[in-house]
Amino acid sequence: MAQYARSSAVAVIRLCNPPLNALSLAVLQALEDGLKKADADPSVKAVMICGENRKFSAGADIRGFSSPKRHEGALGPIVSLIESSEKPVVAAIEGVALGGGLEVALGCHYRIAHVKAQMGLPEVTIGLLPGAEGTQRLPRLIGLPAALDMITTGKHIPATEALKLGLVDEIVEENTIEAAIRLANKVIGQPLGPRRLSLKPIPRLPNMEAFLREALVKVKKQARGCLAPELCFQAVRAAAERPFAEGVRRERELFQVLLTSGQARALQYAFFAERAVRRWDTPSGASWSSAAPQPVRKAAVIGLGTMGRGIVTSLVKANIPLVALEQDLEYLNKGRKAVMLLLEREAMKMERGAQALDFHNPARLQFTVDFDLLHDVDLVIEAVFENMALKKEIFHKLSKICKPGALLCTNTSALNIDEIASATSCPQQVIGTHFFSPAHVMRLLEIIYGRHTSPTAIATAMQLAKALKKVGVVVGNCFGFVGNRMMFPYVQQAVFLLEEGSRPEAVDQVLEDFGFKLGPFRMSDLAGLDVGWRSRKDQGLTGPSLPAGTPARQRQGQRYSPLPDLLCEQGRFGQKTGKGWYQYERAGGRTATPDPWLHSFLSHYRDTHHIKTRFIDQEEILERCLFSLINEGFAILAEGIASGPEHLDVIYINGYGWPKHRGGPMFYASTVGLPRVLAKLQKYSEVHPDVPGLRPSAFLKKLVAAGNPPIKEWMSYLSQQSSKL
Ligand SMILES: CC(C)(COP(=O)(O)OP(=O)(O)OC[C@H]1O[C@@H](n2cnc3c(N)ncnc32)[C@H](O)[C@@H]1OP(=O)(O)O)[C@@H](O)C(=O)NCCC(=O)NCCSC(=O)C[C@@H](O)CCCCCCCCCCCCC(=O)O
Repeated sequence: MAQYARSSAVAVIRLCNPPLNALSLAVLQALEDGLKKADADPSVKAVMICGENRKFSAGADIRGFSSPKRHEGALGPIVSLIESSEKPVVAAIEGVALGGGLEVALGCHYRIAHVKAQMGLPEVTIGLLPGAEGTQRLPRLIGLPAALDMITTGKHIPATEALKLGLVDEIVEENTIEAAIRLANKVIGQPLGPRRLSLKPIPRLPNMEAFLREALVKVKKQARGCLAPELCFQAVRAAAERPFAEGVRRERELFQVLLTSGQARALQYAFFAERAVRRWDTPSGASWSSAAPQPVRKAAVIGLGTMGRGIVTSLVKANIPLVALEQDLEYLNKGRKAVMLLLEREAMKMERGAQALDFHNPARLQFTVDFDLLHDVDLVIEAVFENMALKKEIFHKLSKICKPGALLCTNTSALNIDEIASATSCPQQVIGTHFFSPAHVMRLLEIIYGRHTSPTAIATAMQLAKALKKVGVVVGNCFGFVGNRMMFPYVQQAVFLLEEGSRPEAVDQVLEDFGFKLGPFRMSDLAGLDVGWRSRKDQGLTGPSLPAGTPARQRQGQRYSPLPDLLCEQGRFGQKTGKGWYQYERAGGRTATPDPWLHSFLSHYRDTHHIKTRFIDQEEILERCLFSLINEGFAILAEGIASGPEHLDVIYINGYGWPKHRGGPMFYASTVGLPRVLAKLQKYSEVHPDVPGLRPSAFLKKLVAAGNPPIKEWMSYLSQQSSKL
């Protein structure tokens, strides 16, 4: 848990808890024992603390926070013990020093870091604050603005930046441990008072009050209902306003508040869920543990529309040589210009700029209209618009041109992967890769395997997600896959609520107050209403193929709202046309304002269809939208389309703006309590018997009948036979 050794006069304490030396109670005990041993040994003149496997420490063991053991106060006193040592203590930071790991280093009198090390206090991202005196020591070391930024955002900073900020004393490119031992020997006998951060004053700012006031406004705005950033702020403010010991007391109080909060539980669940989905498996027995990915040395993207451009940008950023293909020169030139603009912008954000991206080099990024240039690529991502016939034609071509074994990916948000694969002679190499817009920004990559997709293809797509710094989630093939399939009933309820008397801004407000980045109507306006319209026309739900005499508000005996179709018929496609569910300052504008035209259109519509309007309260808006989405999630789990609730939650957090501090829709359902979710769905379903999305799923009922088991046990209630795959 921590090894104690000697290098002549220097005692070496090595934190030891693979893979990342998380600080468990056992590690802390061993650290404390090591410090006391070094203190008691007169031949020891200095101490060096480092971590096993070239990692300092990723902080407190997060799994421990859900145990009933008392851990508050377990680390802070040890950090104080380090600082008060009469022998100089040097931290040798390799790999990561995060959270409690960095707090240990802040207790040391000197910090030396490897040039590739990363440091940070990311507690805020798991719903906590640095609870081992880090909120009090960091501002004393690097000043209030930089400390507040690091603590309220949780960002990791590279060693080079840490050096500039004064967070470390030195960075080295070679052996950090040897350099730290050299430093420890050098500083033996030097006064330690000036190196004890708890004794240092906070560097004053010309207008501290104004700075704190403005900083709080910014923190609150970015937090969007998440508690931790504001409490982090309060702890840092205590450092600015109170003596060290009082600041520490305040930090402990605030840490306790967060530790016992539902938000911390949700964020920690989300942390582990994101890691759990990397260990993918399928109902047929393929899994991450037995499938190996193929190398992707060269890739291609077909289609340079909005999605294709983002995908190209992502691949270039991941340093993957690439061919970008369009159907003709006009589209190619338009696409090339847009891609170059995106890449220029991305390069500006990067430390080493365009040089690092190298996108002007045709050997790394080649634009073409010639399919034959795809003969030697390892992977193709087709990103043309959602049209089955077109996609099949392209895949047919690809299976002839591409080399044997090349992975053929389709970027589709709903189309059947098996049907696309049927156009090829290699269905085992065909896989869905559903990117989210903007594709170079959004973290989610939904990876959809078809009936014949090979485990190697899935492993390669997952490896690609990692290379693109995205979260890959493997799911089965069904209409809308996981994300959009759950979204359909949610959006449907939102529209039904308008029919019944609500307004877009009222519905959006409720869901944005819940924590969504955008409510359903603002989101539809951003995505473009024409996308869904085209899909509904293809499905025969509206447009010329709709049989004459079909009732306006019914399809196949189920309730249907033609409202979105009517808006599209008016040319109201959302932001791109300047009008949708809202009005905008111009076509392409971003500022949504409630539209009186739409309000009177809704009144007229209700009159035409003799719909009695009523006041709909916030609770009903929230429950009907969210519980119908969650209900679909239970159906997806029961069908074996996803292997666990974490998959659904990771998809919603990373692709649909679900507030992370609520843990994802399925985790949220577990916190509301499944009996309540079921009772509400039953109630709404009785009122709206023609809406299948409100009819409780059999799996939900089963879990309630089983006594509302914890989320980690849900999947054990599904029998193997219930999977359709
Ligand atoms: C560090 C990373 C950026 C690395 O990312 P990478 O992608 O390379 O690797 P993975 O993320 O896949 O990680 C590999 C593996 O390790 C697990 N893991 C990582 N960090 C932790 C951790 N801190 N605790 C537990 N497990 C961790 C990860 O889950 C993977 O395993 P899996 O099986 O799931 O695949 C990245 O990992 C990262 O960002 N890590 C989290 C960093 C972080 O948030 N640190 C802050 C932690 S909170 C903290 O430090 C609070 C402190 O301020 C003070 C608290 C005071 C109280 C102290 C009490 C301590 C004792 C509590 C424990 C009691 C339990 C007991 O002993 O009984």
